[in-house]
Amino acid sequence: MTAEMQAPETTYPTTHQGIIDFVTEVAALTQPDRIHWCTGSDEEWTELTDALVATGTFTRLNPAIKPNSFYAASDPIDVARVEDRTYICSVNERDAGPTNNWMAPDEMKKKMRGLYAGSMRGRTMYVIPFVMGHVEAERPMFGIELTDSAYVTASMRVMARMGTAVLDRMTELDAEFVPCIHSVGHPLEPGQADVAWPCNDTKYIVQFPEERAIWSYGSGYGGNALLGKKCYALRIASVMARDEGWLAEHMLILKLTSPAGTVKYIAAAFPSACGKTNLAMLQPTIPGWKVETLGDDIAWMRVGEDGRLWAVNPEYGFFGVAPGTNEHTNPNAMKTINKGNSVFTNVALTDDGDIWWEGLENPPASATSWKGEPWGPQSEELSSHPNSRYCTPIKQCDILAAEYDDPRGVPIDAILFGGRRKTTVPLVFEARDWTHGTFLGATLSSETTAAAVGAVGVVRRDPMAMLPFIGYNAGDYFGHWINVGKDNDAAKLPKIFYVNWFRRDDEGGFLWPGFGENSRVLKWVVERIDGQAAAVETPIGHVPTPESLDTEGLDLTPEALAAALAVDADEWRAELPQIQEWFEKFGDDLPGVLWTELDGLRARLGG
Ligand SMILES: Nc1nc2c(ncn2[C@@H]2O[C@H](COP(=O)(O)OP(=O)(O)OP(=O)(O)O)[C@@H](O)[C@H]2O)c(=O)[nH]1
Ligand SMILES: O=C([O-])CC(=O)C(=O)O
Ligand SMILES: [Mn+2]
Repeated sequence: MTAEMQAPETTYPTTHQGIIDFVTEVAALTQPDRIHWCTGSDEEWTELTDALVATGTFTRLNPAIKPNSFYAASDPIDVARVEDRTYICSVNERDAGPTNNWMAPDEMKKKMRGLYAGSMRGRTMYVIPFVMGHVEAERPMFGIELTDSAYVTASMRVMARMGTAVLDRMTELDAEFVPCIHSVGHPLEPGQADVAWPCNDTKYIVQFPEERAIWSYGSGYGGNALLGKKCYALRIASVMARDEGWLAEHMLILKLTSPAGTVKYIAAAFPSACGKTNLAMLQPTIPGWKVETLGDDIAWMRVGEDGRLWAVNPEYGFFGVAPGTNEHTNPNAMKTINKGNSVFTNVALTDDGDIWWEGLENPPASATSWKGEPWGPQSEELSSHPNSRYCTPIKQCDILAAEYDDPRGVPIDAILFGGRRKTTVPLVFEARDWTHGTFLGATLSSETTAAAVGAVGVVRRDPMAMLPFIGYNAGDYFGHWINVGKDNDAAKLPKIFYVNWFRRDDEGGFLWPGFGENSRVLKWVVERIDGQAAAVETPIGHVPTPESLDTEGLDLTPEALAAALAVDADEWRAELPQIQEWFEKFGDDLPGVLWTELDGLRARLGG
């Protein structure tokens, strides 16, 4: 940094020297016109959203339909996470492992300092003090995001606990925090007009695991820019969790109450756009069963003094996939967003100032597509990007479990892994034990979705649905999972299951109706835990007998059910070389017990 690079004037609403130094240093480098310390107040929200409307980033929705809510359309080059631009810059390359991009930290910092130099010119730098999880947690997990995006600042207010109360607590504790730098990489020269969605062709989403720091450049999209979410709560937190013996996972958390009043807590890991939000808010179709939500995307889990695995959702909002969400598939999400206070990105804007997307009821006669073009039901192009999102406060969810506000979280009874597979993987099966469950997680496979830039529908291994989010060597991550089972009383840990809502019939239709009907699978899961439901032992694990699954009132032929539950030895034998190849990637870093599990599977399949 050169001497003439001065930070703009600011008064510091904190005496926390680490925060003051961080803000001063980044402002001197990025040269914003102004610095704004976020309070998180309603007045600030109004000022921010008014300013976003004035610059054309936001369109205010019709207050009679969606109060205090906004529509945004991104640049078409900035619609999803960019996995090929995402780096784990550990000191040693080995520690990033074979599933992450890596560059030496010094080299990356040099490159990014070059990009950040003057990158906030003409803009405001927002200082966002935030906490992932509860500010009253035993050890609150603080962060400071510095961003030149008002859109990111508004979205962070929905997605994380932030503002003055958090900053005051950080000051009081002289707390450690994760420093997060974000710039859209679109400085404005004097007199230069802004664009509705500033971003840059060059993008870097970078985690420094040893330093616990995050540097992001060039994108305004959620997973790349709301740095408390994937970058902190998964990539950096997974490293902390490895060092401290806990788990940071891409999982929803739900509370399931049976007609008899028995409560079970379930966590589930499915890859991006594979059904976490939908399951988290599920409306059971079986009488007397109740689901309440704790989280839809991220779970932090620690073994408690009682030996059970306790989970909290570190987030404060939902950043949900819009297309496919409707009154049938996810009525609770619809109710949540209809209360307003939400941001909708890359959906369609209707002529009466509401939003619409593919799969929503009542298509409008005419609308504006996410690309800003006239759209009607006869249009060939989609109205909304497949990864269009709603961003809405979790507190508005009618079925939010009261335990959400408990910093201790909830004790998890079952973990579900799942992916999107047209073939091979049955509707549900149970792992034999924790190590086998870890094997199922480590070999999880799924067809790629629009949540990341790249081809859609390609089967890839996505271990624990964490492929893009493990902040260190995935071989070590598998070892960490194995150790959680070894170091604790396995009988008290959750039972592990694997699900697939996406198996298809010969005509390409879904074999299983999914959504609310998935409550039938959850019922089987808790009955297995309580030793009540029957299962057949197969080479891959315990699969429900057709009778053990509650299908009362379900419009499903016995043939379709059998096909949904089938374990086809040939299909599974075809998986073996793929799993072998996947494991070989990790060389000596793969825990030997996972090879033992693969050998066992091969032997049980007879080949
Ligand atoms: N067929 C079928 N589709 C489903 C089911 N559950 C969810 N989907 C579809 O899967 C897509 C993504 O679902 P979400 O629940 O938003 O996925 P997610 O895992 O929360 O995604 P991220 O927010 O990206 O992590 C939507 O288009 C849903 O309609 C199901 O049970 N059956
Ligand atoms: O990261 C995002 O922007 C959205 C998300 O939850 C995911 O992709 O899993
Ligand atoms: Mn997600």
